[in-house]
Amino acid sequence: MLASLISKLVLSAKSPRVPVSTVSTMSTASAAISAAAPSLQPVFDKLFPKVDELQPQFIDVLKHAVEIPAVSGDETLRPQVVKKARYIASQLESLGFTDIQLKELGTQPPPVVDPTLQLPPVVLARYGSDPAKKTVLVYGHYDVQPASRDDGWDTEPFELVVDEQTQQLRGRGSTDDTGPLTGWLHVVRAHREAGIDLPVNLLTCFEGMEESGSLGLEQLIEREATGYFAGVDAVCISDNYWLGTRKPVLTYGLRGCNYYQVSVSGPKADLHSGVFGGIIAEPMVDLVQILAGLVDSQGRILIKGIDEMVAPVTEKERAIYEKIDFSRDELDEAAGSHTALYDRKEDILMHRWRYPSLSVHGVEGAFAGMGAKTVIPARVSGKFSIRTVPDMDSEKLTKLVVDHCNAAFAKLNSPNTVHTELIHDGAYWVSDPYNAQFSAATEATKVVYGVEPDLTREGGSIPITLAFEQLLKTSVLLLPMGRGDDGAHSVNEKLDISNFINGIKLMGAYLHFYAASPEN
Ligand SMILES: NCC(=O)N[C@@H](Cc1c[nH]cn1)C(=O)O
Ligand SMILES: [Zn+2]
Ligand SMILES: [Zn+2]
Repeated sequence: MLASLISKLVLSAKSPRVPVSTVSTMSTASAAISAAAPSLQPVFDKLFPKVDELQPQFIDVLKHAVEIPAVSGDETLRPQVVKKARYIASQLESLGFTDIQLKELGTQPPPVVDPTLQLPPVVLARYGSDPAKKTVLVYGHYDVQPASRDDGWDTEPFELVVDEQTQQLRGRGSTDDTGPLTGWLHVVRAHREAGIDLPVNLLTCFEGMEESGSLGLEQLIEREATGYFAGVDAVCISDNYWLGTRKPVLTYGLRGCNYYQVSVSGPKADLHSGVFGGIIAEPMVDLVQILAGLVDSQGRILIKGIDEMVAPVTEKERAIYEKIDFSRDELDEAAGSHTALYDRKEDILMHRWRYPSLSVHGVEGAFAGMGAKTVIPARVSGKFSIRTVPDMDSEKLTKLVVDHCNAAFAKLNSPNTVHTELIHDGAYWVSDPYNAQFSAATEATKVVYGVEPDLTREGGSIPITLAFEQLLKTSVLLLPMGRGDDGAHSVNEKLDISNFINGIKLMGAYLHFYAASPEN
């Protein structure tokens, strides 16, 4: 019932950017996958204890990876991003992966301080090339969001802390996405050490720019679709989270993300506010007024024309939200506050998954330190992003945003200048959650966690997802490892040890069930 409901929803999506996958409801394929469970049990009886046994080694690899501050958004840290790529490549090599390549993507496009800055490499590797087996491409990203003690971390963000009391691994990238990325390596190691044949050929595509819009990756996929990626049957991404803290989920949708900066420029250099205050137009004063006109305190986007692009909610779609296991309390718990804009589960989920949102992230060039610096900043750039959903069109959206900022600035009658630009955009994605991959992952979840997973969409973005689906003509499965309260992008980011270890088992079991499927 739910299967056909979602299938119909997927089929009725009008967006030209959302692919209409081949929709299969409860099929012979999923029946065959369920039927494979008893014959796979002896494999899991060997594999899972090996994963448990290797826990200290798995944590050690994660520790070394987290120690490298691979912040893609900080140009000065680019050498560290490259160092982490090399670390991962060395791990792949020691596990017996072959054809390991660090694919260069050229220079980073503007806006960028150093126009010669090289994009970080994409780590490609393969494990097995048996034509009788299916080939699964696993994608992950080794770059991370910025983090510093000053933001409020209890411990050093780039030191992995194994918290014995909470049984959690704390550190930047633990859940997003270094933990899950290394999980794939651990799956291979556990198979090798347990003497189990990996049931599929595995390809890795690990990038270092995901947190900065996956620049350059789409072109690489296009180039390699008939090269390195030829013969890929399925793509699996572990780079999102359970909805809450208790129930595993499989994810069939993502919002997109259009990231903008609006810059206001005035004097040639920063000025003394005692000398120039009151007699010169201040860029920061103009900027805060522009930013204040983007969104209101109830989360309503104030840019005209956006609401009209959003696909309407149908009565059938409403039924989906009722069945999901989630509550406002869980949102409060994850946010660490009682500041939610909505009370009802349905409203919370719809505004996270299927409506756009606008967030104001920060201001480059403004005084942000401690103390009381009396400065008039000469040029300030406000950063904001809009999470996009079906049927929004990225180019049309950018025109609305730029026109809106220009009009808002014009009203200020300021002698300063304004410039609004798109920094990067990543497409939204909605898929069929009843294909062979999802069936395999459902069976794997039942084996590892003993429950049927909820089917969710994600409020965040993984910009390259749609490109994989379209360019490789495959289905994509999102198989999250961490929980909704992991604090990705926030302070004290963590991954529960149980999620790490069960997540590795889940990845392994999914590969076995998928291999047993008569369909791709
Ligand atoms: N785990 C996925 C994730 O965090 N994705 C980022 C992607 C992004 C887009 N623009 C900047 N980063 C997200 O913020 O959703
Ligand atoms: Zn991520
Ligand atoms: Zn992220």
